[in-house]
Amino acid sequence: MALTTEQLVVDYGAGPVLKGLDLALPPGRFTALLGPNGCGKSTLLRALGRLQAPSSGRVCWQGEDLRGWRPRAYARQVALLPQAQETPEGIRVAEAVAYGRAPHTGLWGRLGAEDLRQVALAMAATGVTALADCRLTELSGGQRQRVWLAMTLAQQTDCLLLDEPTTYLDINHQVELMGLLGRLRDQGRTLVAVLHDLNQASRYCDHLILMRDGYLVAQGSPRQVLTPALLARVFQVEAEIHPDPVAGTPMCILR
Ligand SMILES: Nc1ncnc2c1ncn2[C@@H]1O[C@H](COP(=O)(O)OP(=O)(O)OP(=O)(O)O)[C@@H](O)[C@H]1O
Repeated sequence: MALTTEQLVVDYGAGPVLKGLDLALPPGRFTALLGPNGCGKSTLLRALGRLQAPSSGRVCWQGEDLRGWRPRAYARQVALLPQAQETPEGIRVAEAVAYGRAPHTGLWGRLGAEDLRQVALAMAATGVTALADCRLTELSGGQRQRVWLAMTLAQQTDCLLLDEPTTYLDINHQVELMGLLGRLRDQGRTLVAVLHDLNQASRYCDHLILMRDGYLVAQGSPRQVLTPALLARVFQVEAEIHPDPVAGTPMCILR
């Protein structure tokens, strides 16, 4: 298992938010982190991305505790797209995407031909090439989200951690983005995304992790996890599960 947690506890000071999680994220698969607001999904993703240190327990990449990984070496293997990004004044789209190359070039390093190629590929994949010279502060929320995603892709890592990547995106761009993530998974990358849309998770992801109140409640395939009993227990909703008429995956319909 590429990315694992052992008895992971994160406490911001007011009591544990993650309460001893033991997880093994399947490599080469697309995993969704699901659960109610405040249950600890973003905290888990940040701990996996080395942005949040464990209070106890550990997170390992390739069997080695993240504390043992040098930040640049880790950033060449695992990229994190956090939920909220600050938008620096004046910065233009192409420059922002190029920051994704920092683990490969060094922060003030010059971009080589391969770096420029990866930046161009990431901008094309996210549909922001035409915005290359625009200032980030002039963009809409959805356009900006696609630029941050391009920056994350330009990092060219084996593993991508994405916090609510479809937020701000219209349905067309949501479908494109989820399709793109699916293709990256098909190329062997490991993807982990916090998602709120259960049906989107069911259609595009192969492994679902259902959390509540800092605990793991269930994990497995969409068919194993999206059941009326588990959805009632975790979200307090009455749901029916029917096959999605287009994809055949389990589809959750609220009563
Ligand atoms: N930096 C922080 N300092 C203190 N408490 C925090 C911090 N970040 C998150 N928390 C708290 O930790 C708990 C879990 O938050 P987290 O953002 O991980 O949940 P989430 O499942 O991602 O929620 P949502 O679905 O609303 O995004 C919440 O009670 C939140 O208030």
